[in-house]
Formats: sequence, C-alpha cells, structure tokens
Amino acid sequence: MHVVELEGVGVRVVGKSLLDAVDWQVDYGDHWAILGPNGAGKTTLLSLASAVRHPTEGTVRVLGHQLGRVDLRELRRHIGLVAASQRLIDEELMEEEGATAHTVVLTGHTGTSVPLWESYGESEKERALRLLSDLGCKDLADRPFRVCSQGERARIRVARALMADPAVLLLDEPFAGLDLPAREDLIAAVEDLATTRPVLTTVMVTHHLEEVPATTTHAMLMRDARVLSAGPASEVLTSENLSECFGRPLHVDRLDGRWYARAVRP
Ligand SMILES: Nc1ncnc2c1ncn2[C@@H]1O[C@H](COP(=O)(O)OP(=O)(O)OP(=O)(O)O)[C@@H](O)[C@H]1O
Repeated sequence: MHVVELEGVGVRVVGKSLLDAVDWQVDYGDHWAILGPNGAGKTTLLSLASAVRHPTEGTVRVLGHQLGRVDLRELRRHIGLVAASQRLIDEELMEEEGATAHTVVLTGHTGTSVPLWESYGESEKERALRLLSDLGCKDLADRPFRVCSQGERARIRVARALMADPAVLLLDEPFAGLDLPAREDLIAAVEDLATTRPVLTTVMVTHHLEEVPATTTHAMLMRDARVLSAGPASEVLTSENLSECFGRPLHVDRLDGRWYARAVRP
C-alpha cells in the first residue's frame, strides 16, 4: 500500500485544467519536495493528498482509501497539513483568546481551532511540550502565540500538525515570509524529524530549490497542470530539468546535501 497514489488524475474547473493526467506514488518514509512556477498546480495536488478535494477524473488513494468511497473527515485525522490557507481560519481565534504556543499545539490533538480542555490529559500536555522541544521551540511553551515571530509560528504549526500523530505530513510553502535564520531553523527541524521519525512520510511544496531539505528523497517538478518529472531527488533536481520547469537556463549545484539554483549568464 502507498501513502498517496494518483492514477490518471485530472482536476478541472469551468474552462480550466488545474491538474492533467497526473500519476504519482508516495511510499512510507518518503520525503518529497514539489517545485514549479506559480499556478503550476502544486497546491491543487496537495489538496488531493490531504483529502480536501476530489479529482474530476482518475483515482486518488490516500493511506489505502480511495477518495469518493471514504469519509474524508475520518481520513484527514491521519494527515497532518500545514498550509498558509488554513492560517487565517484556525489561528485568528486562538490569537484573540491569547492562546499560548503550548495551547496551539494541544489543539492539534482534537483538530479544533479552540482548545477542548476536557480532551487533554497529562500525557497530551507532556506530548505537546515534547513536540515543541523537537521543533526547537521548547522555550516558547508559555508565550502567547500572538506575539511569536513568523519563524516561531512556522515551527509551532508543524508541532501542532504532529500532535495528531499523522502518518503523513504535508507542508504547503512552509517557508513563505521567513527570514534566512528562521528558514534555516525550520529546514533543520524538518531534517531532524526525518531522522527521529523514520516512518513519517512528508510532502513539501516550495518555490525555492534552496529550501529543499537535505533529507528529501524524492522530487516532483510541475508546470502547467502537469508533472514534468518525478522520482529520486538527485535524478529530478538537475540543471536541465529545472531549466525546463522554470522556463529559463538555470544551473543547479549540490552542497552538503542541499540544492542551489542560479541563472546561467549569457
Ligand atoms: N477554483 C478555481 N477556479 C479557477 N481557477 C483555479 C481554481 N483553483 C485554482 N485555480 C487556478 O489553477 C492554477 C493552479 O493553482 P495552484 O494553487 O494549484 O497552483 P500552485 O502551483 O500552487 O501555484 P502557486 O505557486 O502560485 O501557489 C492557478 O492558475 C490558479 O489560479
């Protein structure tokens, strides 16, 4: 069984194809990075993998369950999603209520945007603290989420997503708006997760090759609603493939396991 499996998948809205003829398999313990220009279809792909939407055609299976034949809410309990689009809905309430970072992580246990205190025992409270510590933000436990920096919030969000002990963690542009140290802290935290949780599968959407963690095992390049290339990261993230994907000559370097891209000068 695959964690995520797409066969001949298309997603269409009136007059527009958001995904076209996509085949994809994610296995347990894989760490995928998905790259592509704006509008390529990356977020649409994640919305299928996170059981948020159905395909217009083809088959999507997540954790062995075919979308369309399963209770999506039940399935979503096993999927950790950190997406910019969720932020406004989930976090505004908690900010207004003055919730601490620890409380925000606890709400991941119930999958709610307000804390349900009767559902949290000592073991959940300790687990939330441990997750904050795993993400390198132990000292933030009692700090109001409202005052946490963007970089701290990004790591708290990952801790919250892990609170439900998901089989797969989906990260949609987790580095958006982070400065360099905050970006590097989050990359280090994601790399640590790959070491400390070998069975956790991750899929990350990002715009920048520099943000791809060294622990990434597989990559997909998307363009115009289609998959341009997908497979082992070292085979996919080449100068030739990246140049085709972003539509200009790029040179790709690899250093200490990370990837870097720059434009080829004429
Ligand atoms: N409901 C919709 N109706 C019409 N067009 C849509 C709809 N949802 C998405 N799109 C369009 O489909 C395309 C793919 O969107 P998607 O968000 O998947 O791209 P993306 O690769 O994540 O882009 P970005 O890097 O800019 O976030 C975009 O051009 C977007 O405007």
